[in-house]
Amino acid sequence: MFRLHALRYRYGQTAELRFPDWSLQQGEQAVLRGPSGSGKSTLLSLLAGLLQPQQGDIWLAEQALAALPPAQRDAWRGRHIGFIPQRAHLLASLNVLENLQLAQYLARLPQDAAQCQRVLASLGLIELAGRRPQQLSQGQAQRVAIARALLNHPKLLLADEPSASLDDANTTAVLDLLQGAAQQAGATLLIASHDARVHARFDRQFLLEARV
Ligand SMILES: Nc1ncnc2c1ncn2[C@@H]1O[C@H](COP(=O)(O)OP(=O)(O)OP(=O)(O)O)[C@@H](O)[C@H]1O
Repeated sequence: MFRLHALRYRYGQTAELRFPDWSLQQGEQAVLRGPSGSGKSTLLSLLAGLLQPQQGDIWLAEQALAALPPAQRDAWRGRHIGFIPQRAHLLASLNVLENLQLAQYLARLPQDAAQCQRVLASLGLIELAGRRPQQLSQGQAQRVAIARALLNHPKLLLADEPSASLDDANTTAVLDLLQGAAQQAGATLLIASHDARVHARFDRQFLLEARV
């Protein structure tokens, strides 16, 4: 599903981040590990096409990401990638359903309230549809972010520290949801995490070294 080759990234004048060559097949699930500052979030942003590497290549579904002009890269991301950021970033003035519709609009997908409701229902979240973000617990907001990431039937699901600041019960529930939804959709799943509770659930582990 994706392949990394000789990938490097540098923010401004800071030391270079070097990523090992690595690949995941369609439908595989893996965790991205490494100490703080080793580049986990950076690698997710590179995979999502939000950052452009100075060196090396990323192939996503046999498409070389760097070969796409920016507008096509954005469209590709909207069509094929589901990104679950560490914080849900839901718009406070909109309810959950409207937040999902906004995500459809931003991804240039047809705005389809029924489809948003179907995704919420499939994840057991339909009772949250009318709630505002401030009426959600952190675990619920994280589940809504997962629903939002599934709207475009992504080939690749990327999640950044989905268990950060969740208790054990919520961590289990969020990971069950994420892994179950990815499996059902046949999507590839990569989770960046330094949480041992998350590591324990994955056979495939991608390790980044501390930056020197
Ligand atoms: N916008 C930025 N400008 C400059 N340096 C940055 C920027 N974003 C990240 N970095 C640096 O790049 C390195 C990798 O950061 P990144 O957030 O990818 O690591 P991480 O493994 O996800 O860390 P954590 O586990 O703490 O979230 C760090 O040294 C960080 O300080």
